[in-house]
Amino acid sequence: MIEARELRKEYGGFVAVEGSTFSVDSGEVFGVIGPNGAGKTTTLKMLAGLLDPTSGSAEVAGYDVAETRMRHHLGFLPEESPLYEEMTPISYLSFFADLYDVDGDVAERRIHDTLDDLQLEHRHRQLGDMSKGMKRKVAIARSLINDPEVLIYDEPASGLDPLTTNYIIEFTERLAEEGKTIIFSAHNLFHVESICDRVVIMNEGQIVARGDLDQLQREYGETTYHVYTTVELADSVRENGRYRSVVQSMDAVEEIRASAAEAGGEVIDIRTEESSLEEVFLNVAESGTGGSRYVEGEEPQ
Ligand SMILES: Nc1ncnc2c1ncn2[C@@H]1O[C@H](COP(=O)(O)OP(=O)(O)OP(=O)(O)O)[C@@H](O)[C@H]1O
Repeated sequence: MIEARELRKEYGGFVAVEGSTFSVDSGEVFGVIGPNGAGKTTTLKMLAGLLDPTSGSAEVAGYDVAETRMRHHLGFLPEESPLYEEMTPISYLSFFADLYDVDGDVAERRIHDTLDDLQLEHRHRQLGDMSKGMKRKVAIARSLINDPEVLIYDEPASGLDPLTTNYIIEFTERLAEEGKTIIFSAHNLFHVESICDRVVIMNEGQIVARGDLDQLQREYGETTYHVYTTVELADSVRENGRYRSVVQSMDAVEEIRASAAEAGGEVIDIRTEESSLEEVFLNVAESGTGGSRYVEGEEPQ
């Protein structure tokens, strides 16, 4: 449903995105994560046909992103979405429905249904008088006005309070369940973890890791073992009448077993803990890409 092939974007001699190749299947929720400046927004804007790639190509819903017809199949939510402050949600959304040639009755029903789903009150209040969370919901409703198959959301819930953030993430999840294909960028890895089927991790303009969360966990994560013994060992902590040692490998667990036996005790429980996506992300980001982001000969003096 989304295909990115060797996307590259240069600004002057600076390479914002390079070699970006991935595909997103129909009905999938796909996360693009990475630190500030990694190239997430640039990638999403190229997919949305808002930024011409320096090289490479992309398709959305079977159309090259350079084709204007593609836009009828796409809902794009930019990171910052300035709205017309003097309009109300209803007049604003009706305006966009007109732009997309959505039939009057269909548009009216869709606007009301979407605002109901988003639990947006005060539909006749001016947008300028609304909270940030309410404005974000209106921007999301706008992205759905043409009932697109594909949604590209840039940081859909950034800068919002935890309740609204949760609401928007759950809403996004429901859209996927209804069959929309969604690609979104995020900083809040907890939410990515909860709703994404697959992710790419970007750093310094390049994709440095990809896969579903299990794959990333296996490749970049760590397993921590909490080993409980009946006797005190070096570096163990007393907890509810038993002793807990924390180690990172099964070999170390076996060493604890041997030490416990030597001290006349035994291992009574072992609990494992996998790295969160946050930790995986930090491991990947720390490894860096190591290359220059400048085109050869264009490095700043
Ligand atoms: N119009 C532009 N001109 C020059 N450089 C730009 C331009 N737009 C983006 N960049 C640079 O390209 C790099 C990637 O920017 P981009 O906005 O895609 O990153 P991002 O991963 O979305 O970051 P953030 O999480 O901060 O939004 C950054 O170093 C940025 O400064």
